[in-house]
Amino acid sequence: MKILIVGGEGQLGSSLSALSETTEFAEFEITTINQLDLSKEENIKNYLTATHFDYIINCSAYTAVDKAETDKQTARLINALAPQWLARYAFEKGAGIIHISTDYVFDGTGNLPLTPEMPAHPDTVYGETKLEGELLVAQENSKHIIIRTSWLYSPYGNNFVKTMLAQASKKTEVKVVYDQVGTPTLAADLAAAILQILEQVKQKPSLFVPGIYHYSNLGVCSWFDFAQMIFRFSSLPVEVHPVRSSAYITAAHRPPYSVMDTYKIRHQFNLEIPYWTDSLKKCLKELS
Ligand SMILES: NC(=O)C1=CN([C@@H]2O[C@H](COP(=O)(O)OP(=O)(O)OC[C@H]3O[C@@H](n4cnc5c(N)ncnc54)[C@H](OP(=O)(O)O)[C@@H]3O)[C@@H](O)[C@H]2O)C=CC1
Ligand SMILES: Cc1cn([C@H]2C[C@H](O)[C@@H](COP(=O)(O)OP(=O)(O)O[C@H]3O[C@@H](C)C(=O)[C@@H](O)[C@H]3O)O2)c(=O)[nH]c1=O
Repeated sequence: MKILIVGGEGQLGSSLSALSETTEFAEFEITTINQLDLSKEENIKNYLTATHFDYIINCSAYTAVDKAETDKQTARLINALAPQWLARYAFEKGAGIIHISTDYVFDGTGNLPLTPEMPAHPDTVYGETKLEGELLVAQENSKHIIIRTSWLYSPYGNNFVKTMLAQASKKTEVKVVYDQVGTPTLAADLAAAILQILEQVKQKPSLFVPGIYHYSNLGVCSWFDFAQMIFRFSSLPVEVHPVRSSAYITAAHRPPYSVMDTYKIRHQFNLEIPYWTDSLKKCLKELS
C-alpha cells in the first residue's frame, strides 16, 4: 500500500511522518507546502496525476481560528477547496482519501456527547469552512473517511499545551476559560489510529466503510482543567484562574460543549483509545 501525506509539516503531519519511519505495512510519500502548495487546483492535479498512491491523508488546514474570522477567503481555500481538489484527483486514480475535520463544526449548544450523525452547525468561519470541506470531499470521492478530532496537541507546531508552557516562563498566574468543555487529543494517538485503520483495510478491504467518524482521546475536561493538568504534571508553579468565556474575549466564538462520542470509530476498527491525561503525560515527557 502506498500512502501520500499532504500538509506533512503540521502537528498531525509531523506525527504521521515520525510513525512512518517504523511502519512496515505501507510505503509513504510525504509532502509539505514546498513540494505541493495546495492553494491552486493545477498544483494538486499535476502532482496527484504524476504520483502513484492508494490513499491520501490530508493533514493540511488553515487552523488559525480567530484569524479565519477576518480571512474567510484563505480559510475556505485551504479548508474546503483544496480538500475538494485532493478528493477529486485521488478519485480519478481510484485512490481513497482520509480527511481530517474538527469538533468546531458543532456550535456546542448541546450537552450530550456528539455522534457523527448529529447535525453540524458551525459558529465560526473556521468551522464553517471545515464543514464545507467535509461535504466536498464526500461529494468528490466515494472512497472517503472523514475523521473529526478535537483540541489537537503535540510536541510540534502551535497548540494549547505549548502556549501554556510558554506562559510559565513569563508568568506565575494565567486565566483560562472553564465554560468550554471538550477532549484534548494527542496528535500521535490520532496518527497511530489512522495507520491502524489503513493496515486493517489492507488486510480486509471491506472494513473501509466511507463516512464520518469521531476520534478524540477519552474523557472530558474544560480548557481550565487542561491547563491545570499541564502545569501540575510539569511541576510548574503557575496558578490557573478559572474565567468565563465572557471574560476572555476572542474573535471566534468557540463551542461551549464539544465532547465527541468515539463509539463508531472504536467499534468499526477495534481501536483502543488512550485516556487524555495519560496521553498528556506522554507528550510532556517528550517535550521535557
Ligand atoms: N489543531 C487543532 O487543535 C485541531 C486540528 N484539527 C484538524 O486536524 C488537522 C490537522 O491539524 P494540525 O496538524 O493541528 O494543523 P497544523 O496547523 O499544525 O498544520 C496544518 C498544515 O497545513 C499546511 N498548509 C497550510 N496551507 C497549505 C498550503 N497552501 N499547501 C500545503 N500545506 C498547507 C501548513 O503549512 P504551513 O505551516 O507552512 O502553513 C501546516 O503544515 C486539520 O484538518 C485540522 O483542521 C481538528 C481539531 C483540532
Ligand atoms: C491561551 C489561552 C486561551 N484561552 C481560551 C481561548 C479559547 O477559548 C480556549 C482555547 O484556546 P486556543 O485558542 O489555544 O485554542 P483553539 O485555537 O480554539 O483550538 C481549536 O483549534 C482548532 C484548530 C480546532 O479544530 C479545535 O478542536 C481546537 O483545538 O482557551 C484562555 O482562556 N486562556 C489562555 O491563556
